Amino acid sequence: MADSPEVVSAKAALRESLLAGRAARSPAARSAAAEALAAVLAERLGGSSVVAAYVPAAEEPGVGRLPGALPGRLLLPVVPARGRELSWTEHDGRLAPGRFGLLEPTGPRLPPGALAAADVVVVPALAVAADGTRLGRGGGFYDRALVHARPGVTVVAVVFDEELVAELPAGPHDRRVTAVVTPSAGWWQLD
Ligand SMILES: Nc1nc2c(c(=O)[nH]1)N(C=O)[C@@H](CNc1ccc(C(=O)N[C@@H](CCC(=O)O)C(=O)O)cc1)CN2
Ligand SMILES: Nc1ncnc2c1ncn2[C@@H]1O[C@H](COP(=O)(O)OP(=O)(O)OP(=O)(O)O)[C@@H](O)[C@H]1O
Repeated sequence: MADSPEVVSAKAALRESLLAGRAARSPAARSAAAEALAAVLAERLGGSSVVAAYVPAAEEPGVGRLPGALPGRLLLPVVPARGRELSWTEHDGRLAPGRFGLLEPTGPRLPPGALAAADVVVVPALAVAADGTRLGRGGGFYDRALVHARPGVTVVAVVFDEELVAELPAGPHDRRVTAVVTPSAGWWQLD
C-alpha cells in the first residue's frame, strides 16, 4: 500500500524546510558536527565487524568524517541506474561520483541482499522521531533496503540536533530506526 495523499504532502513540506535548514548551515558548523558525530559512532560501533553506512553529501551531517571513522568492514550503497533497490559494495577507499552526485564505491557490486551481512546499519535521514520513524529524501531507497537487514540489528540514523523531533508522518512501508545520533545529544537508543 502506498502512502496516503496526506502523508505524502506532509512529508514533502517537512523535507523542504529540513533541506533549507541544512543549506543554511555554515561549513564550520558542518565540520564541527561531523567531528562530534564521528567520535560518538566510532565509540559506540567499536566492536562491529561489518558496518553498512554511506558517504554523506556536503549538506548532510557527518560530511568528511563518515564513513572513514567507522570500524570494521564497510558496505556502502550504490544507487542503481534504474529502480529503487540499493546495491552494496565493500569499501576499499576508492569513491567516484554516482547518481544524484553522491560519492559511491567503485568496486564489485553486491546484490541488495548483501545488507544481511551487516551487524549495524548506519542510515541517512532528514529527521527522526522519538518512536524511531525516519524521514528520508523521498526515494524510498532505505525502506526497501532495510527489508534485507538481519532482524534485530542496530539501525542508527545520523541527524543534526534539531532534526530529532517529537513526531513525524509515517506510511505503511516506513521502517523504524532503533537508534539515532546527533552532534550534541550523542547516541539515543529508541527501541
Ligand atoms: N549520502 C547519501 N547517500 C544515499 C542516500 C542519502 O540520503 N544520502 N540515500 C537515501 O535514500 C540513497 C539515495 N537517495 C536519494 C534520493 C533522492 C535524492 C535527491 O536529491 N532527489 C532530488 C530529486 C532528484 C530526482 O528525482 O531526479 C531532490 O530531492 O530534489 C538524492 C538521493 C542512497 N545513498
Ligand atoms: N518496501 C517498499 N515497497 C514498495 N514501495 C515502497 C517501499 N518503501 C517505500 N515505498 C514507497 O516509496 C515512496 C517513498 O517513500 P518514503 O517517502 O518513505 O521515502 P524515504 O524513506 O523518505 O526515502 P529514502 O529511503 O530514499 O531516504 C513512497 O511512495 C512509499 O510508499
